[in-house]
Amino acid sequence: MTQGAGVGAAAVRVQGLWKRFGQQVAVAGIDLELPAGRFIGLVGPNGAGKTTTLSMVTGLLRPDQGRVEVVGHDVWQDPVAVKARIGVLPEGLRLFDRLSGRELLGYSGRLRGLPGAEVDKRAAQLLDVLDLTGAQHKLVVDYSTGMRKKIGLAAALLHNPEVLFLDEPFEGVDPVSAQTIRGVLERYTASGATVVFSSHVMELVESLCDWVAVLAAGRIRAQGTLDEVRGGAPTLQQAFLELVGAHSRDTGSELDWLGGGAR
Ligand SMILES: Nc1ncnc2c1ncn2[C@@H]1O[C@H](COP(=O)(O)OP(=O)(O)OP(=O)(O)O)[C@@H](O)[C@H]1O
Repeated sequence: MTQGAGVGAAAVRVQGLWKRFGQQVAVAGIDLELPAGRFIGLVGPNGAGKTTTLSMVTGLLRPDQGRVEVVGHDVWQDPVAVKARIGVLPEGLRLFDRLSGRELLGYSGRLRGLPGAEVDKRAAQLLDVLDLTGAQHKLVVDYSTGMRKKIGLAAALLHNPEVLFLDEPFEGVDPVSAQTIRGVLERYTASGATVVFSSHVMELVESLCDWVAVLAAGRIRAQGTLDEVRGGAPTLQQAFLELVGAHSRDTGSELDWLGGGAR
C-alpha cells in the first residue's frame, strides 16, 4: 500500500464546509482535521449532517462553500486522484444487483484498473474473510442487508484504498457479521490505513474508534481523541448527550396517555 499521509498527518482536512437544501441548513461551516492511520467515528443525532458531510468529503455532493482535502488532494479540483485513494460504503448502498457477488467484485476491480489475476486473487480472499464464498454466485439482489453491506465493503476495499469512508456500516448487520466486518477493519487500520465511519451507536464507536468527531445541527461540537472527547464523562454516550444538549430534554411527561390506564 502506498500511504500518502503517514500517521500523525491529516487524512482529511475540511475548511468552512456549508451545505443548504432550500431553507434547510444541513452543514453549517464545518472545520475538521482527521488524522491518518486512525479509526475515526463521526457521531451525531438523526439529521445532524453526517451523511451530507461524508457525501461532500467523498466527492458525491458538491458543497455550497468550503474546501475538502483527502490525503493532500483537493476533492473538487482533483477528483480522480482522490477517488483512486479512497473507498466508500455509502448510505442506502446502491449496487449493480443483477450481478452475482463475485461478478460485482470482478467489475469493481476492473473499473479500478487492477489486472484480472490480481482481482481474482483479492476477490477470493475478501469473499472468504467476509464469509461470502458460499453466496458468491448468487445475485446481489437476493442478498440480505448484512450480506449487501459485506459485499459493498469488499468492493470498497478491493483496490486497497488509503482512506475508507463508511456510512452506518453496522446498521442492519447481525452480531456475527458485525464481528467479521470489525475484524477486517481493525486489520486494515493496523496496517496504517484510515477508517472514517458514521454511527449512532456510542458503545460501538467507543470500542472501535481512537478518534471521534461529534456533529449536531450541522456543526462540530467536539473533535479529538476518544479520551479528549469523553472528557470527564464516564462514557462516550454521556459525553455525547451533554455535547448535543439532549440531557435536558424531558422524555415523555407529555405522553401521559401512553401505556396502561384509560384507553
Ligand atoms: N437531499 C436533501 N434534500 C433536502 N434536505 C436534505 C437532503 N439531504 C439531507 N437533508 C437534510 O439535511 C439535514 C442533515 O441530514 P443528514 O442526512 O446529513 O443527517 P444525518 O446526520 O446523516 O442523519 P441520520 O443519522 O438520521 O442518517 C437533515 O435535516 C435532512 O433533512
